[in-house]
Amino acid sequence: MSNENIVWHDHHVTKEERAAIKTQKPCILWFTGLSGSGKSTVANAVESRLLALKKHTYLLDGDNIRMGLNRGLTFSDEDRVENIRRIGEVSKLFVDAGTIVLTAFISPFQKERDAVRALVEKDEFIEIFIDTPIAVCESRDPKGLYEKARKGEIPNFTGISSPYEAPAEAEIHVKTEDQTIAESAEQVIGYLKEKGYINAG
Ligand SMILES: Nc1ncnc2c1ncn2[C@@H]1O[C@H](COP(=O)(O)OS(=O)(=O)O)[C@@H](OP(=O)(O)O)[C@H]1O
Ligand SMILES: Nc1ncnc2c1ncn2[C@@H]1O[C@H](COP(=O)(O)OP(=O)(O)O)[C@@H](O)[C@H]1O
Repeated sequence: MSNENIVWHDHHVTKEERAAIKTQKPCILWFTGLSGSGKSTVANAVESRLLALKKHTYLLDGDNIRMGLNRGLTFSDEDRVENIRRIGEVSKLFVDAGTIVLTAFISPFQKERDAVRALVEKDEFIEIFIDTPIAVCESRDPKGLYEKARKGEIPNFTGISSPYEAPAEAEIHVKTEDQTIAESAEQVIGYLKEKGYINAG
């Protein structure tokens, strides 16, 4: 389909003005890691901390988005790429709205994570590697998916029959096997304060 008759409209109210009344610097907190690594758990804990600090947030979470916006996408490499592309575009809109967006998707490919990074301004994308060894994820198995995948009941399961590319240079590296959920959340909040996304007070 041609885009030749579509014209970009500039808005009167800017991202900076929207962010300013929220007293925060908008960004994407991009959590990546294996299933069961703790992306969702830590992202929820961070969002609760931010809410307590009166910050404006929105959490986009894997399973929920696949039930709505991305319903019908499978776990083939091609569909995972499209999944992340759409989430990147939605995240960009939230950043434009002045929001601190938290995303919790496996997002197994570095190329797609880099593509989302390239969608927004420098410093608006914060990659958070939830680095939990697969053995620990498998022992947690909160949804019983590893058990099913080992039995061959789930094709293309990340870490077993589908690849996961660990981030080479994530801004934040969280090791959930060595720290509590609260400590991991504090690690992220500390980063946001130190870099001026939220006020340190
Ligand atoms: N084949 C396969 N591989 C990995 N994960 C699977 C699969 N099938 C279903 N699930 C469930 O889907 C959740 C991952 O969805 P995502 O959208 O985050 O995946 S991806 O970023 O497109 O790779 C994932 O959620 P999390 O456990 O929260 O990561 C699983 O619950
Ligand atoms: N230190 C920890 N950090 C994060 N999650 C932990 C930790 N210890 C145990 N867990 C448990 O591990 C599971 C992680 O699941 P979840 O957050 O859904 O992972 P993901 O979103 O990456 O699939 C949860 O049941 C959580 O309670």
